[in-house]
Amino acid sequence: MKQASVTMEVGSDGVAVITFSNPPVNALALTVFDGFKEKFSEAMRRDDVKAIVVTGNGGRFSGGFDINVFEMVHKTGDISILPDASVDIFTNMIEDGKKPTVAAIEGLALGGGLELALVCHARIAAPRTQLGLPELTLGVLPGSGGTQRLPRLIGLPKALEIMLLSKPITSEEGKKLGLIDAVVPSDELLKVSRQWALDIAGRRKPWLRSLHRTDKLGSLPEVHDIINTARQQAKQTAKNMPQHQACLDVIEEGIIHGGYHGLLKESKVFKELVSTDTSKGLVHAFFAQRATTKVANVSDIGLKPRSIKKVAVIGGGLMGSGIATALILSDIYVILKEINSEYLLKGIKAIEDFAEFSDVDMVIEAVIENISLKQQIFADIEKACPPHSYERFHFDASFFPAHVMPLLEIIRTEKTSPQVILDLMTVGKTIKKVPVVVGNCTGIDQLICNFGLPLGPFQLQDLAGYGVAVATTKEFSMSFPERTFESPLVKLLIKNGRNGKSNGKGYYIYEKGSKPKPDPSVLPVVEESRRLTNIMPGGKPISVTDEEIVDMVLFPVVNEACRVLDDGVVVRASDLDIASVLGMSFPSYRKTSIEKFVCCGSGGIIFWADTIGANRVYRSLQKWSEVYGNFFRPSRFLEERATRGIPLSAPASTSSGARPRL
Ligand SMILES: C[C@H](O)CC(=O)SCCNC(=O)CCNC(=O)[C@H](O)C(C)(C)COP(=O)(O)OP(=O)(O)OC[C@H]1O[C@@H](n2cnc3c(N)ncnc32)[C@H](O)[C@@H]1OP(=O)(O)O
Repeated sequence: MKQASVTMEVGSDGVAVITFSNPPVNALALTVFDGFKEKFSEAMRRDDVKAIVVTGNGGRFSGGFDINVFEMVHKTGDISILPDASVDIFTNMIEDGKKPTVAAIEGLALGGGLELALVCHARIAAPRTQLGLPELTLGVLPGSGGTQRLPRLIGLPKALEIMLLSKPITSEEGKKLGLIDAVVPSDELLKVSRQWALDIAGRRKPWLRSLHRTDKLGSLPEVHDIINTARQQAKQTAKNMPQHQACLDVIEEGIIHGGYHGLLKESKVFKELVSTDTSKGLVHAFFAQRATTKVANVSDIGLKPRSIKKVAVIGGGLMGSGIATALILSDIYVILKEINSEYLLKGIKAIEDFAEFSDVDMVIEAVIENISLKQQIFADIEKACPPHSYERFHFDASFFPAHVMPLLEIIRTEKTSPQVILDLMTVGKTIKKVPVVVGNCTGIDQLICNFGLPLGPFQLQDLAGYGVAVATTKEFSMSFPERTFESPLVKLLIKNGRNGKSNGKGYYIYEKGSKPKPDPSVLPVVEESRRLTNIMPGGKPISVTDEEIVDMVLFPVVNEACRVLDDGVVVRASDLDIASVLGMSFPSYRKTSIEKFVCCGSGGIIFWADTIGANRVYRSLQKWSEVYGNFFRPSRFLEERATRGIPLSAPASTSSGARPRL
């Protein structure tokens, strides 16, 4: 379990080193602020402390204010949970404090992390440290004095670039700009910072308060010009994003009326922005993007990614060269094999000369969609490459150009090992993509097909057309409002020009002559639907096993079947079994992992439910209904049968509570 803490160690030199720790990026959580305030007050009080150094644990200064708190504000609507760090802690306590403070920065200082460094009286950084104010990407603005202090330290044009484009700089660049006082090797960071702090205390180095500086701001007419130009640009590049214009207003206010005034306006506007729909959407996207790396049975089983240093890309067309570019830009050694176009056209089997492939860690195939050619290439690379190296990324044409587009689809088949998925996710992240692991036929569909149904729910919906889904949802929500879950997904799909198989675009892409392929460009629509329904616990997609997915799809069917029995719509449970086999194509036999294609007694929906036990179905539904709502609420019939240990298929007379049949 990750634990946030703040520690203080006072050396015999009279320097108190305050270290905050909140792995993995030392986010400034509420408890960190509390701990920091406490240690800082102690350092100020103690006579044996002459100066202070603040630093982050584990080689990373800080990734900024804890974004989970924004999420909490979005859920509760209570902005009072935001700490008033900007004035109370940062300005009054540190910047205006009676003892000098130096920031010892390593790895990264982003958002509130950099803002904390800006209030210190000097900043010492390790090489290649990332410095930035990316708050606008979360729909807010640099809210702990960043809008005021950064322009004062490095001048307005560069500060605007860093804030409006959310573009970090390195410590080396920061040194040239005057943001960083010295760049020193990591192992000297604390030593130099301590000495620097003592030098300020002894007046051997200047004691500078960033907020009081004006030397880099330029004249007022210059400021107006720069801000107005930036406003025009933001109107075009960040349409519908209130935070860009708000950020410019706050910066301007501080330059015209003074830094402290700017700070107060910054705090006020920050609170307004954090409550906007823009911020809600962007914060959700931040966590949703990170959730893509949490893959059940891959990221949670203690595997470590293998090192990928050398990659072979087969196919030097637009896609292949884009992939190669993405890899090279991330310092991965690439061998690019280009096949002769004449050979390609003739479908000739292989790329010649695989000699250099003998020590590659990964091979990426990016040739044209020609199955026999691909098969031949795979046969050849198996001979030429080390066994650990055959992997396949999917750079879909819709992600073109590959070195620019952020999404990377990793297709997981039944045979792909968790280690391979993890390696691919890691390389994906290294080349600055958002890797999304998908099943070979969208996960749920594949699992339901494996269970024995002919189509999964998504492909079935594509095939039936979305009109059916809209009409049945309407009908159900009118008749059974208490248990119908109205997902906005289908309507969103239609709004996005998807009608399923009828127009070739649904959850899958349908092209003449080829099998339906899962369409990754549907993911943003799914994401939007998730955002609107807002039912994910903690706002994050849940992680479930394959078995649970099947249960979550089929147990509600059992539940509905129980209602049908309870209402006397059908007389015998076996009638429902036959109806499910003939009408739903529910498998009459089941393929099990132990014995292939053995009749293990599915026999129909109720028969199957009895073989796995009414109690298990009941308990699962009960658990899910508590977390996800009434859609899963077990029916009266199921509850009674499960708790009394009576099979669902037993005649009505066995169950004393069942309603009398008409
Ligand atoms: C008042 C202030 O002005 C307001 C603010 O400071 S707002 C915050 C501003 N800071 C940011 O926007 C930085 C956001 N973070 C990032 O860009 C990246 O996480 C990073 C560059 C710091 C690190 O990247 P990387 O090493 O690839 O790790 P990444 O996978 O993104 O994050 C690791 C974990 O830290 C979490 N994390 C990162 N930054 C966080 C933050 N500021 N708050 C809370 N959690 C954070 C991620 O959610 C992720 O959690 P998980 O492991 O449970 O999924």
